[in-house]
Amino acid sequence: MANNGLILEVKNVTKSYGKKQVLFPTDLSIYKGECVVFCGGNGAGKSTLIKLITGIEKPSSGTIHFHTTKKKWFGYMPDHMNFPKELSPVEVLNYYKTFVDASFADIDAILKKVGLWDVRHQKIGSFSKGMAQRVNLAQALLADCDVYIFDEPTNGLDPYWVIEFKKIIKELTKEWKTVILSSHIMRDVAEISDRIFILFEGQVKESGNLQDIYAKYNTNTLEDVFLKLLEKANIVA
Ligand SMILES: Nc1ncnc2c1ncn2[C@@H]1O[C@H](COP(=O)(O)OP(=O)(O)OP(=O)(O)O)[C@@H](O)[C@H]1O
Repeated sequence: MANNGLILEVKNVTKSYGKKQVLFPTDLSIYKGECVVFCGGNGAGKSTLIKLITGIEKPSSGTIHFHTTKKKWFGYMPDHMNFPKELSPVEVLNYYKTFVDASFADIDAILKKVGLWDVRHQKIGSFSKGMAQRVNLAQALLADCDVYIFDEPTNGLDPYWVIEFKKIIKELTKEWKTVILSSHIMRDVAEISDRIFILFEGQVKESGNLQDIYAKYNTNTLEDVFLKLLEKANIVA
């Protein structure tokens, strides 16, 4: 396989807003078919890193390169999305369809997958937070891409939909798609990840396979790893 399956390279990337540096030099190599999770507390830099990867924000230095031949490089689910309240899920997806190679059958399949089939003609303004979040998920899944990027995807989802979301991730990686996601709710995503990057104050403080990280910190929860990293940084006693 070309590039040994390398699909995304982040090289020496930094980000500052004015004088405030929010991301310190970061290198990542992400491969085909893996699920990579960016974890960390509030303000750690997860969304910043995702915005840089998606091109929404420009890095202050460094380079980001996708190795994909697909027309659309990635599907993206932002951390929140304000869809026009008057539109229905079908109308939203028909709009997105104009930008990607998707069919009406694809739209139907995705609406069923995210559990919005029965309400596909209802106005999004009448939806709960979790239902609106599933419209957001649906638009990200619409394009056929090599990479899917989800920023805090489980926000607002109830336990049933967190489980369903994990199934969707598994299906994607089984199809050799790469999934990159961020979460501060570590338990949600730990078990589906192939590799985890733990960010702290704009730096990747730990990374690797979950079991290796657990072994290193002599624990079996990511929350515990996170607390130990905080202790190391003298944030808590
Ligand atoms: N547009 C901006 N201007 C100035 N500072 C910003 C901007 N966007 C983010 N920041 C700062 O960058 C830091 C990292 O923010 P980021 O949103 O990436 O964190 P996060 O890990 O996603 O946090 P959360 O879990 O709370 O969403 C924070 O200190 C934040 O205040």
